[in-house]
Amino acid sequence: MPSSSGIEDYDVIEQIGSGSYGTCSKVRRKRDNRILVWKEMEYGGMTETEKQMLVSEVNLLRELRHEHIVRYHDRIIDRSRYVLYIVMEFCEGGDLSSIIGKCKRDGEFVSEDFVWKMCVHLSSALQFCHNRCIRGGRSILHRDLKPANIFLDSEQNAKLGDFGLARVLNHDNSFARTFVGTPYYMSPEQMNCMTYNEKSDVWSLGCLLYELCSLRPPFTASNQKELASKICKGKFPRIPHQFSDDLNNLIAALLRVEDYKRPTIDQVLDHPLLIKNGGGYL
Ligand SMILES: CN(C)CCCNS(=O)(=O)c1cccc(Nc2nc(OCC3CCCCC3)c3[nH]cnc3n2)c1
Repeated sequence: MPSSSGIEDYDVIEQIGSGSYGTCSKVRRKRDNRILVWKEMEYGGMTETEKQMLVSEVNLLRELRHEHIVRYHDRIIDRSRYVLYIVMEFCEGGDLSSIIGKCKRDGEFVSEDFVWKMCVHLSSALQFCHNRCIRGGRSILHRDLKPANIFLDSEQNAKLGDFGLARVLNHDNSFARTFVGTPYYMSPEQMNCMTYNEKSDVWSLGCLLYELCSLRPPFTASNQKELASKICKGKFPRIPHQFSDDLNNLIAALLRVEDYKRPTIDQVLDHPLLIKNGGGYL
């Protein structure tokens, strides 16, 4: 039985940032000098039920082995400080939110080819999760697809990150706790208090690809009531004209208000526009 790791097995290099779960640091594993990250989560204030949820979410992370999902490596429990460390793959390219912010600052757009690449990679990751039920597991919904949860490796391959952490942290699932910040990517069915389903992840993918092109979400508002109204109407400006009609039309298909009119993630990956423009990344 391999001995479990401890924080003494790692050197902390620097803190990278913080998310809804706590802080994220770049670390070096002493036994092989491998560069990884760990995310610290304080569990001292959690109920037994919430701790059980955390355990099951972390066990789920161990099973998510896919080239476009951030790889889980280890977990360390510091019982003296009630802190859980989740050790994961380090993504040298940073997160998409930072890339979008840089484009806005520099007055630039990402390339169309990069958007198609992101579309193929993220659709592949979602397909792996949505179709887990076929492989004898249970279907997993990301529930928190957004630029800050998408990371890039050194070759600009997309890695879907922070699975489940959002759900664990929003353990009471109340609207107020569910979304820290403005729910720009919330789907019409969620706005209507209906069940979050696979098509809700497809909607979020559409919002993310739209924002990657336009450097702003498809639906913006000065308050949540106005935002809900715009999302449920489903009207949004075309992506900037340097992007093709093919890309605009695919994103529009993902952003259909009625979830049954949106493609499944399998249909996205089989979509003629994706095969024509992003086939090289399939
Ligand atoms: C080419 N350059 C411009 C890129 C600069 C790139 N700078 S950088 O300093 O290394 C850098 C910057 C940010 C991220 C990463 N890599 C990373 N970050 C994670 O979470 C941190 C994130 C920080 C913001 C809030 C949400 C969580 C991860 N979680 C799993 N794996 C992860 N890998 C690297």
